[in-house]
Amino acid sequence: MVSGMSCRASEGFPLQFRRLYEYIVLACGFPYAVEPKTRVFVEFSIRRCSNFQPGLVNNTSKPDHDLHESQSSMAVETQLEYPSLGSSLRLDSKPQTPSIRQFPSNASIVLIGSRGAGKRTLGFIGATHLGRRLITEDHYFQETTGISRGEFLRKYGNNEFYRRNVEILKQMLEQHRSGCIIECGMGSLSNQAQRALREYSKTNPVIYVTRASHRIRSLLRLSEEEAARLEAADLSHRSCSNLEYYNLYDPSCDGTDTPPENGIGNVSSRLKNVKEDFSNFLDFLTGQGLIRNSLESPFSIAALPPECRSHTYALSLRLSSIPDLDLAELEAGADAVQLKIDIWSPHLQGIMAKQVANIRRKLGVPIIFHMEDYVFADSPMSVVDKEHAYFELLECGLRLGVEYIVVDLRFSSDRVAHLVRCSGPTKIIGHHLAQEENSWGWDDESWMIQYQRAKSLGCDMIRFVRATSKARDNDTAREFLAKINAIPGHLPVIAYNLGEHGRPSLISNQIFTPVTHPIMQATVSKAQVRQFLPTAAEAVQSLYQSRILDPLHFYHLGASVFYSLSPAMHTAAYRVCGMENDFQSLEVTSLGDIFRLCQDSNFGGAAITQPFKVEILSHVAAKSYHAKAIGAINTLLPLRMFPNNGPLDGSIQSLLRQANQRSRAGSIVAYYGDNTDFIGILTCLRRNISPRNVVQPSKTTAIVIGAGGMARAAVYALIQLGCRKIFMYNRTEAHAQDVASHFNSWAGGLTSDGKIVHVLRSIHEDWPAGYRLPTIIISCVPARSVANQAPANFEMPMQWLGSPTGGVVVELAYLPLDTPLLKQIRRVREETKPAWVIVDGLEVLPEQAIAQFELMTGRKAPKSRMRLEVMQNYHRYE
Ligand SMILES: O=C1C[C@@](O)(C(=O)O)C[C@@H](O)[C@@H]1O
Repeated sequence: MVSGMSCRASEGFPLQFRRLYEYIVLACGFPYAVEPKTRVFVEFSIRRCSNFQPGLVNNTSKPDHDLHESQSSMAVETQLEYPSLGSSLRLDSKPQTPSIRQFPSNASIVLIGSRGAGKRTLGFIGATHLGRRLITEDHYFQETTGISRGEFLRKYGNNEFYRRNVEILKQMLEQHRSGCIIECGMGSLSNQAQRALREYSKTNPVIYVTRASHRIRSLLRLSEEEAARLEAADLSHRSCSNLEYYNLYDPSCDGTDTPPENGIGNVSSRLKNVKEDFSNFLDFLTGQGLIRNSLESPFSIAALPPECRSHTYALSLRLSSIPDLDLAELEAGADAVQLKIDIWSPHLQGIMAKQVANIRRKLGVPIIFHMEDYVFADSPMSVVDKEHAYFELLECGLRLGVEYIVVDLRFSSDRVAHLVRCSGPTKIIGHHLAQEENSWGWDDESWMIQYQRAKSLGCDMIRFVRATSKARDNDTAREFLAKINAIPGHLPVIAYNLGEHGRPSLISNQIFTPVTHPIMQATVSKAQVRQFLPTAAEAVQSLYQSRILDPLHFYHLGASVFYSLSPAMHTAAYRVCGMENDFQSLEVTSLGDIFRLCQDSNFGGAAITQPFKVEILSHVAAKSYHAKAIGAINTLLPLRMFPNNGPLDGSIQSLLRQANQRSRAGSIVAYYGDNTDFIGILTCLRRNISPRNVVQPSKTTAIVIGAGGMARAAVYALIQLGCRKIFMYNRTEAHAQDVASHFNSWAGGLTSDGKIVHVLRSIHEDWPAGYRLPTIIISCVPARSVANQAPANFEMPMQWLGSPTGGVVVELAYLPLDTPLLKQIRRVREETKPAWVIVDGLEVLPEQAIAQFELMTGRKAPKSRMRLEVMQNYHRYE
């Protein structure tokens, strides 16, 4: 059975992978080699996935620190007001000229904003993430004039400085239209410069970077008056930008933050959260994330937008309730957050920017931006002015780069169509609400007319909501949904009834069902939470009760699995998400054992561990791009034969269809393999590599200890990171040679000598001449005896540890946690004080499990819960 499928699936793959390889190599993973010939591919856009039938990816293009503060100080700072407004509603800065926000994916990205906002740090993070050149205005000025700005000003005076500054800014923008991140300095404050930036924003993203004013003030040591002046001047940046990014305080850099203007070398070595936040923002902006994921790993939840997945939930969150909540506690089960703007303040733009950043940081899910119209209810403004104010605030949402914006279809068609035209990568959800109980039922033609109207206006999705007190309206709502879903090429539709009686329709609705959270029910005042909403876990439980989902069995399989923390992490995550699955570790001695266990029709997936990670690869019918490149899998998933599900031929489409059915039992016809070990390693490397040791392909060297499945994943993570000089040491040299030749034939083309992995024969030899000492060390050998093999007890030769800038050491073993290598690094750190950052096995383990849970279930993992589970259970083994 397996081999039959294997043959068909593998026939389908090579071409996909060849194209994919080119795409990845040239456009994404290996960013230093972007070639013009990749343009067409890279610009391919799947944002309008409107008529998605699972399996059909539509590629039509379009017609800081504050988080850490106590909740009380946040409440003061957000200055929320309810709309008791006597006068007209005015925001604290002028409305911007709406931007169309359609950019070529390689268009240079400009960062503007006040001094101290963090532009240079973000520029640096962005350039590293996207593999682009970082151009800073100061440096460019000096390169062009031969002297610094300060010197220029002293030598030539104000007027000449001003003239030259604008001239140089224009030249800098013009000469770098693509492939760069451009950081603008103070030059962007002059009128002429802002005119030039406004013009540039028609073709390129111009991001206005903001930060809490008290942070800027203390960072730059400004007086109150100076700070107020700087802030007022800074607001003018809104008018010449088309996007806005709030640089939230990152507690991971506490005590080490220095003004970024002092240069990259002084920037905190950590900034873990900022790196993640800004990289995600850029992925959304450039559209890289979705394309890459659907091609590379079709079972990853990032491979399909939530509206194309089955049963997704949107946590309903009011802006006014955020100060009373610890957002991190709301993690669990929701695929998106619906942020309802329910309050007014002249500073609303800033408040929204901060809270959007806050949600992204704490919950990491897409945001659906919804403006409540009652915000304007008490205002004496005319109807026309209210409409204007409403769309102005939606424009603010677009500027913040939220993933979805809800627009009320009561407003004029011109306005809605204009919003659609300006929406760039943001998707527009047309919203039709029937608030009156006595309004027409779901079978009335008016709903269909609204549907057609939203479609013709270019909305990406449509949402119908109806107040009801009649239980039978749930059946008609379901019928209405079925009617639309039967239209070929239909838009994704959300439809449910409001109120106590509407709950069944919330359960049967498929996309972005609004949900609440137990914490919100307990914390926030009754008026702030819609009591009739289920929690995401309750909604999922109902799917099990109504047999829409099936309880499945998951395993952790390997030769020595007694110690594993995987069952604790996965089981806790099932409970939090309302799933009825189970997960257990089982010791197996052969691949035969594995496939015997995994043929049960209720088998959901397995974490595969040593010694089977490499061996099992040739026994799966389909594998992710990563698993193939690594040559090992750690995640095994079933492929089932479902009726009406199209051919199971190994194509990306058929795998996406399978992914959308993964919580259903059914007879298994073959298996799919993926690898999340490299994700765990890559995530931890990205977090912990200091800017001083940032990967430079021509210079950085890394060493991987071991030559098993985990060592392969480590090499792959390093290649993804841009590392081109990877050394490998293993007790049995021949195994290391195998791994090296695998990667040299796969990716050797990325180096001039065709070699990306070099084998070190002995730890008694000096570090190879002509190569820098390693700044990345990854140990992938067991710290205890496995299958009668003695523990590796590996320590680095002291001469190999001589990197003057230190580096990062990743230890994958976690039993025992304090391995000989980590003990050695601690000793070295104490004695000679180079900046070695230690990442232990307990930091990597949950990261690979989080990705694995998402592959296995198709639901967003409760990350902090899984990380906590590791910490709480680890002591069992100490
Ligand atoms: O190697 C590992 C560690 C692991 O086996 C564990 O729980 O220990 C789980 C696997 O998914 C992973 O690839």
